[in-house]
Amino acid sequence: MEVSVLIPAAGRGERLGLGPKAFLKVGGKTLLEWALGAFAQAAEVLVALPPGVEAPKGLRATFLPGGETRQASVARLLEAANLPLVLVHDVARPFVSQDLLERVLKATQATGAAVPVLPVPDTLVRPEGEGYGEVVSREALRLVQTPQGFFTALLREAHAYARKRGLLATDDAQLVRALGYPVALVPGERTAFKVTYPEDLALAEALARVWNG
Ligand SMILES: Nc1ccn([C@@H]2O[C@H](COP(=O)(O)OP(=O)(O)OP(=O)(O)O)[C@@H](O)[C@H]2O)c(=O)n1
Ligand SMILES: C[C@](O)(CO)[C@H](O)COP(=O)(O)O
Repeated sequence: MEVSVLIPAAGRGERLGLGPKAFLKVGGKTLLEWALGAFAQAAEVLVALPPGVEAPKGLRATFLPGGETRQASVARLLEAANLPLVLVHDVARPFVSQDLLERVLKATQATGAAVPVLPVPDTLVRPEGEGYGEVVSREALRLVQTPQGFFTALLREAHAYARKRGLLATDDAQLVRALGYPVALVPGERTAFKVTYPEDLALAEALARVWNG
């Protein structure tokens, strides 16, 4: 796979409360090992770790110090990428199927920018103080996942634009859109959830027992 995989793994894992998530074990493997396993066919893998954290030995990846935000960590990885396509993937999403990866890659090759999304399964409400407020139409909304794919040159331009304008985004697709380029949507997968809260770890443990990608 002629693609640079960029794995931002420099977060503090504050909502989980167990330290940096890259080294958390699920089903006997760290989240970083799960992510690397999903991209085993990639020509290049770059990982951002919290500054000062020693790179693990024996893994097929290049390790760089991350930044203060996810966006800053991705920007550092992007500078080091050597291939014309990049896939940006949260280390906190251990379960990436090969089908999902191929869908994102194919749409990226065709359009320059593609992300996986899911429909919203629950009712969405804007609270009024402590009470139930206006319901927001879930039909019009999607949940955004990773891996997100881009032409490397396009994502570099988007990050440069964001730096110049002082934009701070929670994902990379937002920056490409802010630059004025379209981002294609492909179907995501519920199993590609982000390990964010303590309950997610139990789900990940259960899924790890049956996962074969
Ligand atoms: N300065 C940062 C912040 C986040 N990330 C990465 O961005 C991804 C999504 O972030 P999230 O799930 O929020 O992880 P954390 O930032 O670690 O969690 P929290 O927000 O609860 O502290 C993770 O893979 C995380 O490691 C990063 O590389 N550099
Ligand atoms: C990139 C992302 O996973 C897409 O849903 C998400 O925006 C990361 O957000 P976080 O607050 O850094 O977890």
